[in-house]
Amino acid sequence: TAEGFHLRLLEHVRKTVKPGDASNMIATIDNYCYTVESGMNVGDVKGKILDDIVLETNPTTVLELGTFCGYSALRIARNLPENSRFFTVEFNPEHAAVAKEIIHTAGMDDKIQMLIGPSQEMIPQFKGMGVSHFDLVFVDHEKDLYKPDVILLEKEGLLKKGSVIVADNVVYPGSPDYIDYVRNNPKFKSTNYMSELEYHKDVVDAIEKSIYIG
Ligand SMILES: O=c1[nH]cnc2c(O)c(F)c(-c3ccc(F)cc3)c(-c3ccc(F)cc3)c12
Ligand SMILES: [Mg+2]
Repeated sequence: TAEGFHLRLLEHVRKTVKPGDASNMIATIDNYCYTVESGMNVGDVKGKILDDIVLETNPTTVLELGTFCGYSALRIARNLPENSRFFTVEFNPEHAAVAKEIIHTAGMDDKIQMLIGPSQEMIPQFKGMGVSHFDLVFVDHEKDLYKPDVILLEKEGLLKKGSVIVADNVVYPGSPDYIDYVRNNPKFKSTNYMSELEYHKDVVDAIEKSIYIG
């Protein structure tokens, strides 16, 4: 069952990866998901779209909502400039524990700061941690939290003119209230990138990029 995916993935990673190599870790996770069982990582196809948006944005302060096993955290961290700050939030402690080990094994501890707890409680703490705003936010957690969390980010003053919100799964499983909100809000300029569900060529999914114009 998908229930213990994160533990089975960790076992596989421990036996196969080359430590200290984030790209090898990413490839190992993708290979496991294509050949053994698929997990809810953003994957290689949508991951490439995420990579391109990160490289185009060149962000110095980044937030990820939904760490899961750390796959997208590695994809993002791999493309960040030296002096950047990257926070990833995970509410499930079992998933966070696996992500911590995967990030450590990939040698990316010093690039990624993981916070464990509900996003609604973590977001209000960033100002107190010296974060003025986020240049890029990757939203990839519970679909029903996309809209409230983006609203909270704005309320907390953590979005600045030009801040980029990248949302996964806007088609499958979908986050209709988020899409409706962000596309009909004059403060955002949104672009849809049609793609496919991770590890499932035959299922449509999409990434939505929304630039905050304030
Ligand atoms: O929960 C998620 N967070 C982030 N990204 C996700 C993602 O990229 C996914 F593709 C799925 C997904 C949904 C349906 C499915 F058939 C396969 C995978 C989920 C998800 C959603 C609800 C669930 F009950 C179980 C998994 C997530
Ligand atoms: Mg996702």
